[in-house]
Amino acid sequence: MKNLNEVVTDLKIGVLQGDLDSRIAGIAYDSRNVETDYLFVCIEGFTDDGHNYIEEAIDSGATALLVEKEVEVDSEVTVIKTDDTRLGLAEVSAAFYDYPSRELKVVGVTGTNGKTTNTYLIESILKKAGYKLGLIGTIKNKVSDQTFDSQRTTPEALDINKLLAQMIDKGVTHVVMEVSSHALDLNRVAKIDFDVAIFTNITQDHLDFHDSFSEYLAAKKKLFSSLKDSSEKTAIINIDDPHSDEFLEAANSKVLTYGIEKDANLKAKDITISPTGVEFGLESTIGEMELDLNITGLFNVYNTLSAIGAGLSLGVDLDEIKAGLEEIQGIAGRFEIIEEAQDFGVIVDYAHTPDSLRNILETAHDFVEGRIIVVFGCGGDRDKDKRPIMGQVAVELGDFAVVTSDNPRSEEPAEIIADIEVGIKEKDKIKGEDCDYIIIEDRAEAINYGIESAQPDDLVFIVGKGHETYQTFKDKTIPFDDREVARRSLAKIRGE
Ligand SMILES: CC(=O)N[C@H]1[C@@H](OP(=O)(O)OP(=O)(O)OC[C@H]2O[C@@H](n3ccc(=O)[nH]c3=O)[C@H](O)[C@@H]2O)O[C@H](CO)[C@@H](O)[C@@H]1O[C@H](C)C(=O)N[C@@H](C)C(=O)N[C@H](CCC(=O)O)C(=O)O
Ligand SMILES: Nc1ncnc2c1ncn2[C@@H]1O[C@H](COP(=O)(O)OP(=O)(O)OP(=O)(O)O)[C@@H](O)[C@H]1O
Ligand SMILES: N[C@H](CCC[C@H](N)C(=O)O)C(=O)O
Ligand SMILES: [Mg+2]
Repeated sequence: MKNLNEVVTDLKIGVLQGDLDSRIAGIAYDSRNVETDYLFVCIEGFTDDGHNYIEEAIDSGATALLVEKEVEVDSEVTVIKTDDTRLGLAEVSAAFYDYPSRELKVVGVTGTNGKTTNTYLIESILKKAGYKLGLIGTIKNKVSDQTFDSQRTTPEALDINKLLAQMIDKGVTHVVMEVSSHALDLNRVAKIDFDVAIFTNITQDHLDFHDSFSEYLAAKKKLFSSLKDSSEKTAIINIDDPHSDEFLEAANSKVLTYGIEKDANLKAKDITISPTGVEFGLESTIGEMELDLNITGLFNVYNTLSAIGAGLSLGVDLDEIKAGLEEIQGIAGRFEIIEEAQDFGVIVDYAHTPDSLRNILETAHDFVEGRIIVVFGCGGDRDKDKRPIMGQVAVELGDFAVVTSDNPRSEEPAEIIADIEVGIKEKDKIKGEDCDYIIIEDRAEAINYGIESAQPDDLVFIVGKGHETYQTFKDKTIPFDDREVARRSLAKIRGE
């Protein structure tokens, strides 16, 4: 329980009716979660408007409302108005839970690709150093040893603060979290006090949500300009990214740069990549070390460098960082090798942007002797511009593409596939010959086809869904796991 006036201290508000001297038992931004004596925060969303659910909220026990529009309600309910209730939600949530991020060391990771991977690498480093950890991200949310399903990459402000408060109760001291551009734009992390901010890279994605690439970039930069107390906080920036200058400029703190090509505070050299891992040497002002990791690809060298930067910023020494990183056996659905004693390779990966698709296919080229068969699709209700580009990349760097569905959501799968095909046809024109591909809308059948057509030494690359365990259509969500489907196909060709 808290007094209303304690949770609105940081907010620019007007009290439309009632007073702030009443107790609230909790906060909800969804009327379906309101309980007795709750503050209901009304958000005007993209598809719906929380202001339309005030009656339901009051029936469920709301005694106070935070609104951004004029509303008419029962006089016993306190009504507070602010300009932006998304920002309001961030402020009241942080205050209600006693600003938990201030009590914790918080690492935020942003960038188009590599956020989840970074959080798992950093988790391993910090665990090795003996800290109790919390993790917030795409695959799972973790409070020390407890894990919770994750609905999104970065939860709403209320849910973040609730998780952080639970972490403090469980003795957690360090938190690693993914920070999506949606979260930055929608103020989900507005009141989170980050100690370390990592920039992985920025390439095309989410142009369905952000109006332009420069708006997408501006959202990502917010994480760096929000770092306060500059001497205590560190921004860790990929110097090889074409947009690194903008992040350096935005950073309001100490900076550690990392890279492979340009001069950097943390630089990788002598890189050797194999299908199951990567070895490289670290050169830095802090010291040098050799690393032998069980994750592969040049992109994972970048992820490792930024994770090393986070470890160093939090006072972990190089030996512990090395031990933490070398313990990692892989990350679910990221370059996950499916090994059932077949004489060709099968890998499941989460590449769902043109850049990540290009990276993993280039990595595969380093060690695949046969053909690369790419099974992929693009998500519905997401950036449409990336579809033809992913189509082009798949046939440019793959030898054969099986174009299929990847969470069509409210869209028609065939229409998404047609958008991908535009890029493939474009590639035909550039190459002056027809690229090799087939369309199989049903993803399980597509995976079967890819596996059945593989010859010895080929690689079947099943990409886009990684760790996901579902496939979402207009009218239903069905259980679906690329790794299980691939294993079933392999059993089938063994005659089981
Ligand atoms: C674009 C986006 O992020 N949308 C999120 C946003 O939706 P919205 O603001 O449009 O909400 P809305 O559905 O219009 O509803 C408005 C308000 O009415 C409330 N409501 C609604 C119905 C009702 O009965 N009662 C009620 O109170 C809702 O709770 C909400 O507060 O707020 C909703 C409530 O929290 C989220 O569920 C929804 O996420 C949708 C499902 C989503 O798909 N988000 C994705 C795009 C996303 O956030 N992705 C990023 C990046 C992914 C990555 O690349 O890593 C992420 O961080 O996961
Ligand atoms: N640093 C990187 N640069 C480019 N591609 C990467 C990088 N790290 C990982 N990838 C590729 O991107 C895919 C997604 O990686 P990861 O899950 O770590 O990214 P993410 O940023 O968390 O994605 P999401 O936005 O969906 O949460 C991987 O499966 C791999 O193909
Ligand atoms: N976090 C990303 C994941 C995309 C994964 C892909 N499988 C899809 O469903 O589009 C998003 O929500 O855009
Ligand atoms: Mg992620």
